[in-house]
Amino acid sequence: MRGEEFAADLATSAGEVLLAIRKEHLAAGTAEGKALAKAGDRGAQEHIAERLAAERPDDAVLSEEAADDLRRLESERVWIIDPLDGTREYSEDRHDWAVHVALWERGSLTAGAVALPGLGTTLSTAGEFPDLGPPAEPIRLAVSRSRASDLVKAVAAEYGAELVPMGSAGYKVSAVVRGEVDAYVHSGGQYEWDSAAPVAVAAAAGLHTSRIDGSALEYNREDPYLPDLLVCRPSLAKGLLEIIGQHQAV
Ligand SMILES: Nc1ncnc2c1ncn2[C@@H]1O[C@H](COP(=O)(O)O)[C@@H](OP(=O)(O)O)[C@H]1O
Ligand SMILES: [Mg+2]
Repeated sequence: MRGEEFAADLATSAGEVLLAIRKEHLAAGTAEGKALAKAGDRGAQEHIAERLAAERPDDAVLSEEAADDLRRLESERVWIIDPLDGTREYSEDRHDWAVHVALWERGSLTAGAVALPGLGTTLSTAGEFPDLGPPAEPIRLAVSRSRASDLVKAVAAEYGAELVPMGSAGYKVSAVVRGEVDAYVHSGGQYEWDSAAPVAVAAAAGLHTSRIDGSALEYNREDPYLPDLLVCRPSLAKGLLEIIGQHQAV
């Protein structure tokens, strides 16, 4: 299997594992509190780690749910994984969560897949993407349900954008790819695994992807903290970056 096909297959199969775990917990009445979230994080991580070890044994891995093995910094191929993005939404029996599988090779993302099991689909860099037509008026801006930053709220107010709260970074980037919203602006904290696979897919779909100062997103750095992100229709990038810059300068 090529990298792109493998990424999509791996994300999809982890999504199936997660749906099965949730079904079991709901049927057994053990979905309350953090039990389901923990079981999901662990189950998806184990599934992905096992498949990577068996099918890509020579590659390094950076995963939210595993200890960081810094040999990845010397590796030419690194899988950047978030086994369950939107853990909170998953455990609340919502649909806005995702599985992220990205492949980084010698400095750039070369494959990526975002499984959206709540929608029964997986987006991948190998996929075909819909023609989105013009952005909505006012534009629709995806934001975190639980922790939208003051910067993002201020930018939305100034731009006159409609805020659309949803969980999971991967689900939000996918919402831009799918045309459910026009942009996703995030600031205040995130890690490489939250954005690598979604950004690979968004770039393959022809969307703008960058840090909120307009600089390039870089992956497989020693410190995987990557706190901000802009994914949007290309026609919106200049205006959004300008307004973000004005608010950051204050
Ligand atoms: N301020 C912050 N600091 C660290 N991580 C953040 C963050 N805001 C969002 N994230 C991460 O980004 C993902 C999407 O968050 P949100 O739904 O709030 O937009 C979540 O991933 P996980 O669910 O994998 O932990 C969350 O942990
Ligand atoms: Mg995450």
